[in-house]
Amino acid sequence: MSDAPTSRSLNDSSSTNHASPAVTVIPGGPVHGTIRPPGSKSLTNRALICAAMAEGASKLTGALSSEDTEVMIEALRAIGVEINVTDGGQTLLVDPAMRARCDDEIAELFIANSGTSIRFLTAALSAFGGRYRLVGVPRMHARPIGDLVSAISEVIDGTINAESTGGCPPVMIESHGWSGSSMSVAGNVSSQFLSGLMMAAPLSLGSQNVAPIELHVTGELVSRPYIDMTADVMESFGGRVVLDDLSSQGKVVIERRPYQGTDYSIEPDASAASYFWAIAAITGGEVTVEGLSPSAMQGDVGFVDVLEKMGCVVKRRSDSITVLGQPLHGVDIDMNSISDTVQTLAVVALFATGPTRVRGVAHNRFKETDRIGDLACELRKLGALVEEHSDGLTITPASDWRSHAGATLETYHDHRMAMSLSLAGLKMRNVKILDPACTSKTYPEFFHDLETLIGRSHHWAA
Ligand SMILES: O=C(O)C1=C[C@@H](OP(=O)(O)O)[C@@H](O)[C@H](O)C1
Ligand SMILES: C=C(OP(=O)(O)O)C(=O)O
Repeated sequence: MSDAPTSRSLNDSSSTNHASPAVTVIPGGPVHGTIRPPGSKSLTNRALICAAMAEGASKLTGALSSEDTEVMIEALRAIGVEINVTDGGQTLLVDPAMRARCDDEIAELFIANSGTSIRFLTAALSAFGGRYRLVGVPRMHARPIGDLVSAISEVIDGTINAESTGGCPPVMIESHGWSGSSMSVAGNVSSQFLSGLMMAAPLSLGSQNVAPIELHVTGELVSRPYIDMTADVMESFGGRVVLDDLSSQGKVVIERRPYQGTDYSIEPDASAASYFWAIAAITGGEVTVEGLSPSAMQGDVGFVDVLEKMGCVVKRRSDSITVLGQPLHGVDIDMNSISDTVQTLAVVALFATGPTRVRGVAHNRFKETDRIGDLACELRKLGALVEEHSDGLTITPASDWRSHAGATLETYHDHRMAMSLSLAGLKMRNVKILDPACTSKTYPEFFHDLETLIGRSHHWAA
């Protein structure tokens, strides 16, 4: 792989990107390799909630160690849950024996910009009871949570309030648990609201009412695979969930029964895997991701189906998926169910013949950044013609990308901007990524693993 792409630096060769203001990936030839990404953020944070609220201890293996899981762990420790972190953060021993409501002092919980953490904890703590204020970084205070607060307001014995304009965090909770057993929740902004309420339902045991909790979904439900994931994790911890026709404003019925501690194994992160499958597509190489298969719990494994539609060859096995890059053509694709891979696809689209239309992802505007408008801005710096739509974007690659001078790209504190846009450097020269450390949200070692996969010693650009 003497002509393999790599990233370059003028200063240290540390294996972390915390010190570097920028990274440049240098173009090269086809990339061939195998990789196992770190544990799934979504599964880790679900398992932490269920384990923390269970009867009995749990052992979580294959867990993710990143900012999003660290803020979840610290919040659960604040209510007395003992969480012993070993094996570099991949093994979590959770003992809820000393768990206790924060009834006296208001517990201030810092959530950074972790959507799963703040949505799941808002629901769980409102059902569990106590006094909590959940705060984040400025962007978190502009990410919507009002629909979740409204749903909880229908059942809470106490008060809950989203303090920022437009129903955004900080969230203030003063609760004696849930007294009601039925609520409506909107599904069109984020599936995390429904997921959070589902996982919280068994915690409302304190109320006299032991009837099952009914969650009525209003509007279109986005990111549906995450709801199936939530039900699956809940049942692994002894929960009982019925999903009733969610395709048309259905409902979810959850039995009020305590979670039971258990040993729980977490699969690698499929959203992270998308970057490595994309490397094969972009460079015409062959990349295998281990630990994931078409039967994985994460919907984002479906990203390989999109690459297949663009012309790639995909080999699906019981414990790995391989992508072989082939000449690419643009596609028209609804990515509502795999919205975290839109940025990955957008970069692959830069090297396809013909335009790519991404639809069904209006909700991507509310994530770590506006993942339609800001993404379009950075793609245009790479010469692409990009049309923005209310629900997505159309990307027409530059015909002369091979002679493009390159660009310095903003990442907006969005880990997925940094990880996806860096892949453009595999084919285009002088693509510099600012603030690479922002990958620490879900993948602190991304650029180290990228270097390892593309085969050169590790360097960083000044
Ligand atoms: O439930 C989850 O674990 C997630 C749901 C998705 O959010 P939306 O439902 O807002 O699309 C996704 O973007 C996020 O990374 C993780
Ligand atoms: C949107 C994301 O995460 P969250 O909503 O949990 O902040 C993400 O990881 O792309």
